[in-house]
Amino acid sequence: MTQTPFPDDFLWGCATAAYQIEGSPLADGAGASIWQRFSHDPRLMAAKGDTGDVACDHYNRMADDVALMKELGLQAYRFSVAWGRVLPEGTGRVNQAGLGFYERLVDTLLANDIEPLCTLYHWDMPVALDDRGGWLNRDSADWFADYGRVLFDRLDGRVKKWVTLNEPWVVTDGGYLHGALAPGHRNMFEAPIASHNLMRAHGAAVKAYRETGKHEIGLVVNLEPKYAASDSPEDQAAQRRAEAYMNRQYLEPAIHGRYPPELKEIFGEAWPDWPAEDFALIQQPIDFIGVNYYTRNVTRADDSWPLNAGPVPQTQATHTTTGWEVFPQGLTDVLLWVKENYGDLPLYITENGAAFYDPPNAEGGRVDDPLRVDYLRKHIAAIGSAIEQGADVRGYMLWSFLDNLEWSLGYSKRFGIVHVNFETQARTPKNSARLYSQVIATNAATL
Ligand SMILES: N#[N+]C[C@@H]1[C@@H](O)[C@H](O)[C@@H](O)[C@@H]2O[C@H]12
Repeated sequence: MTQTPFPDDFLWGCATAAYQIEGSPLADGAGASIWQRFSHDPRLMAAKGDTGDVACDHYNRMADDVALMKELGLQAYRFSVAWGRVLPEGTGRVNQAGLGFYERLVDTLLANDIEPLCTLYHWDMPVALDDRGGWLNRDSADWFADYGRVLFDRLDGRVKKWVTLNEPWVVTDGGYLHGALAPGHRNMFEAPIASHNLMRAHGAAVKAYRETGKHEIGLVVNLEPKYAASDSPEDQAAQRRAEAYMNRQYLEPAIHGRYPPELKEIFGEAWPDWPAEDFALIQQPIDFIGVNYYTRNVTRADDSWPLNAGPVPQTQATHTTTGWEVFPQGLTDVLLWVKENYGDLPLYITENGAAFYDPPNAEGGRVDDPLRVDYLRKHIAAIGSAIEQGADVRGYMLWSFLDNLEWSLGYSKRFGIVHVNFETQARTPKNSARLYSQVIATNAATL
């Protein structure tokens, strides 16, 4: 076994999201979200009947869950706020009971020496705003900034690391282009508009934070490194399109105030001429980039829509139950890619983890998950390698603390290091949780 020590102040934690774990989505005056609407619509929800009505019942079990985080030795916890709990209509009236839940969560974390990292938007826009056009309405930037101000005013100082958006690519590719995620649109003309307004909202929220905020705020993007299948001009061009569409579409405007040229090639007449002043708003300086990494893509030219670029199946590799290749080197590569293309901003791995088959019930209080243990060992070592090569990685938020609602895939895809029996709500740390506790205690990767 070799040990790779991490920097002394490296932050080890776990990540979750409101709609995936909380349950009680309409409790105490909360307003419904687009995921409440989507998950209850059997025409849209792939895992029919799997809704967020109960999930992990975290809304009622928060104190016990934080105590378990403490027992596992977590130093940080990345959570998201359900916008509709705080602003039931999305704007205007503040629901103090909803805001109070998050204040209690933050105070309970701090009382257990766990640093809160707060994500403003993890996909659950209030239906009241979706009914006004949602991310297709340019007013969404102001709605989002006003929502941010409510949280900044109440929690900044106790929360010192803020995230505006979680994975804007998934929000638009899933929610507006392919329709697999809420709000379930399939419209090539809508996707770029939603993307652009999400980034305007990101900029507006960062600008609002700078009015009073005294700590850090950043953006979380999912990055999937694209490796050209061959040196052929067709595959090289396909790799560039795929990289531009997923990996550059949000970092380019946020950091460089522009879009990659391939996006106009991909969307054609569906790609608007954006107002120049929008980029000044989007390009607000941020304090860190959050990277969500799960897998890579070996990319070749094909006739798939809309990229004409698709994956070459890596049949020889280990895959997760979500069909993703296990490829730890991709995490090292993508962290160095961010450094090369977007400079020396501090980086956090804000999500990394895997769904493998776990039994629905923990037998005798034990869940052995060797594939997840191996996945975590190798990916944590991959971060160490990136740090040794100069990437300024400051922390790792493992996805996820609990088995939870994997969006349209439902509860069958289990990402947690803590097993949840969804019939009894019993929590059982898996062997991967015990491994993670050792990593945190030693502050080192062991392979
Ligand atoms: N799928 N998958 C797991 C995980 C999802 O559960 C998170 O909510 C997203 O931020 C991101 O997609 C990653």
